[in-house]
Amino acid sequence: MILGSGSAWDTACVQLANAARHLGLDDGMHDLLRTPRRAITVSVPLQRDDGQLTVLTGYRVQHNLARGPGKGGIRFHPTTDLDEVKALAMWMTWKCALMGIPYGGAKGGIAVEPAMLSLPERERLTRRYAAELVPLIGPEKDIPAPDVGTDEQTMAWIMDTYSAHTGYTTTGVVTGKPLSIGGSAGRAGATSLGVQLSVFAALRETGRDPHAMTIAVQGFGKVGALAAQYLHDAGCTVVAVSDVKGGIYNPQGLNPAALIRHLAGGAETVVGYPGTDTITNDELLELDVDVLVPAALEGVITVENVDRVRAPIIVEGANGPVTAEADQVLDDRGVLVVPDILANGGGVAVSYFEWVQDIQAYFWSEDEVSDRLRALMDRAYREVSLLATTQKISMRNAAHVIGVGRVADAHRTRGLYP
Ligand SMILES: NC(=O)c1ccc[n+]([C@@H]2O[C@H](COP(=O)([O-])OP(=O)(O)OC[C@H]3O[C@@H](n4cnc5c(N)ncnc54)[C@H](O)[C@@H]3O)[C@@H](O)[C@H]2O)c1
Repeated sequence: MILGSGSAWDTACVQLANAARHLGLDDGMHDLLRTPRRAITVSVPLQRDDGQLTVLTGYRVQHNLARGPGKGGIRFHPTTDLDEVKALAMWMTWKCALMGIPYGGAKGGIAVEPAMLSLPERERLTRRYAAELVPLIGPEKDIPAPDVGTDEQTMAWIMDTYSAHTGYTTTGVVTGKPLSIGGSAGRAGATSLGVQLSVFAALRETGRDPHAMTIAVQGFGKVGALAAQYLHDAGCTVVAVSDVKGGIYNPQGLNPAALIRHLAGGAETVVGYPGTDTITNDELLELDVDVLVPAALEGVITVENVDRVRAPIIVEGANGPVTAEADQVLDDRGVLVVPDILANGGGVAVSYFEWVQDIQAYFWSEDEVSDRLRALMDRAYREVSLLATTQKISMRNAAHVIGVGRVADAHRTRGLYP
């Protein structure tokens, strides 16, 4: 195992290097797979509501397009930078290959705190950023989706801006859209359902009874909130959840659906929810639970805190929550880590279904979407688990070996132009 410094890009490169070594890839192919195909930085001028001009920086990285158009979310977060977007785009490449869907990997973002913007400011920012991306994106080129700090309304503005530029309505340019403009049934909960299915697959594999399991979920956003709810509904006891302001804990279990309603009713944070103790995000990661689901940001389990992480199973709702060095420690300790590119692959799987429906202009029922998602997640989990067991490697390495191997194969088969 090769170790790295802890940044998302570094972690992604270490994971690729481990897979490349396992696959016996030569240095040239390894280099080709590491280097982003395109990476652009755009200036995004925003007129604030008070008339002031603020110039923000946006990014879009198309990491690899060998298996199909780029696919990946758009993040609005103050610490977003080019290296982070490159890492997230690389993970999308392996994730799409692992899930068996015909996409390459991409990611985008703007370094901004969306909570500091009014709704009209967010709309202007999104539309200007989308306009800068028009030459790069499209249903056959690169298809954005929501990520941290963006949502289906953001996707609606991007779709509308892109359509205004092309001169006709192009629903397939983004996924994670509202249902009224070509969204898919089941997309909003897809990533979370995939996380729940991954937790249950890991519990089955290790002979544990889901009904006796305690779970902690870091991040109560689009992924974490519904993952907590689905796990609760399926019989697990969700004892702790958190958001950027802190966490809450109740050893008897929380009711995630009631907490979601509490937030929808105007509460700004989970902290202070009646009947719970307040804990920090660090304390949440170190709770004595059966399953830990990090579903916020990357790099939260590091060499600094990994020795205090007690959960025997970690299911990565977030992308890159465990640094490469911490991953090695967890692996040595026998902790079962279901890696991000598998555990949260349900989101991109249903994004793919949404794109297929948009292109065919023919829409499926929620049951059809959910059945296809379950089949896809089940196949991917079984492939990773089988490789990990037969080759005696971690689930992380196995997932990367499959994903990276498929992309390398696509390059070899296509050949190099010119
Ligand atoms: N949205 C998707 O479909 C999707 C799909 C695959 C993977 N992911 C990944 O899942 C993760 C969460 O994405 P999301 O779409 O739910 O974002 P989101 O913006 O909806 O939610 C993020 C949550 O994390 C919390 N948070 C932010 N900073 C934190 C911190 N420092 N400590 C603790 N909590 C913090 C926020 O308060 C919020 O509750 C990201 O890693 C994202 O890349 C998302």
